[in-house]
Amino acid sequence: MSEWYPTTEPISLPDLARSAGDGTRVTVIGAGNWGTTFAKIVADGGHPVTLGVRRQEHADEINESHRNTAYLPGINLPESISATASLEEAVTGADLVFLSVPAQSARENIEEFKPFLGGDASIISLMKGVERTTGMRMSEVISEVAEIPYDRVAVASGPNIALEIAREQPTAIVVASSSQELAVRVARLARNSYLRTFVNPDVIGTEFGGVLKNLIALAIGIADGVGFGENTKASIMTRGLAEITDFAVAMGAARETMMGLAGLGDLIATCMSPLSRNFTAGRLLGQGYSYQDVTGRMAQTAEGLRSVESILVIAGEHRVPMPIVTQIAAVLEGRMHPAELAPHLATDNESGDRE
Ligand SMILES: NC(=O)C1=CN([C@@H]2O[C@H](COP(=O)(O)OP(=O)(O)OC[C@H]3O[C@@H](n4cnc5c(N)ncnc54)[C@H](O)[C@@H]3O)[C@@H](O)[C@H]2O)C=CC1
Ligand SMILES: O=C(CO)COP(=O)(O)O
Repeated sequence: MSEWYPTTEPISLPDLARSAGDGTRVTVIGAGNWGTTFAKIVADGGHPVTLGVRRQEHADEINESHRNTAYLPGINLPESISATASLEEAVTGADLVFLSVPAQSARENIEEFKPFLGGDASIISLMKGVERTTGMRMSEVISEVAEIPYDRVAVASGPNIALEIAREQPTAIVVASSSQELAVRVARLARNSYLRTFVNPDVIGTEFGGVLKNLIALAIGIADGVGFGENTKASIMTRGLAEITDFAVAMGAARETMMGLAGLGDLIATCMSPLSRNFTAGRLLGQGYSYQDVTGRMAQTAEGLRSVESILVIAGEHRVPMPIVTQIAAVLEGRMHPAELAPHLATDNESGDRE
């Protein structure tokens, strides 16, 4: 068993070779890109998974062909994933419920499955957005709506581009909870030969890392769409990391978390991957498409688009300057030409041009 360090650098669990193997009943709600991949992660680690989907034909495809062609083309799913279009069937009797729907629909989803949630069940957020209407983190929404104590909530985040993981390319993930017991329990389940799992007590940092890197990936996509090269993107990533770290720390995160897998690690993956939906949305903006065009063209969830406004409101309340995110908002609202985003990097630092 690993120790539970009160500090922040994600902690490796080298002895995770011991399987959870305790009959824990696992459900994943949301059979999109990430929910389906996460179900595969757990199933490949040796645990059967129930996958809650929205449409019956989708459940039929997963159960009969072991495929989810709409979200994971070319991927064969383990037979130990069983899909159901009934939330009651998915959630009744589950010990751990992983939630992987768009952040803006988390509240309504939880309300729908809450009646079936067992008295000891825990819920783990796989989502990387904040609720637009309240600015709440997903772990807060879960605890409030499901009416379960915060120590029965966990979050998982890190450099986790779903399709790469579905192809079994190795990566790492961080599980955070205010309960060490829950974090370790989840970490034991969410691991296999291609996924190394770490635990971290810093829920705020782990969660905000995932939300905030999406915004910087939007900016990198915009720069790419405009045609700027690697120097520009490196400048945005580096200044972006400083900016989102300041924000997260002001919100109570540990700085080290933002330098770990859930911060820097995920920032790199999302900014560099053409598979990233946030990068892709940004690139379309950089190519001159409007916000409405971009949302219309995106078949999958790009959380960053819906988080910009809330993050800026929270930043304003905490007096954290966010020049890059402010400029993304201006591009989204059509107030700034995408090509203007990068030059402003060097001029919006109120303390002069000191890094
Ligand atoms: N795809 C990825 O590589 C990763 C995604 N995430 C996060 O996971 C969450 C889910 O993302 P994805 O699975 O990628 O999204 P997606 O767009 O691929 O799938 C969303 C899923 O949620 C379902 N859903 C349930 N209620 C819905 C509603 N009311 N409106 C729309 N869809 C609804 C959809 O049917 C679909 O199965 C997001 O917060 C994302 O940031 C986190 C890590 C990796
Ligand atoms: O969170 C992710 C990788 O860790 C996925 O990023 P996108 O939502 O931009 O595809």
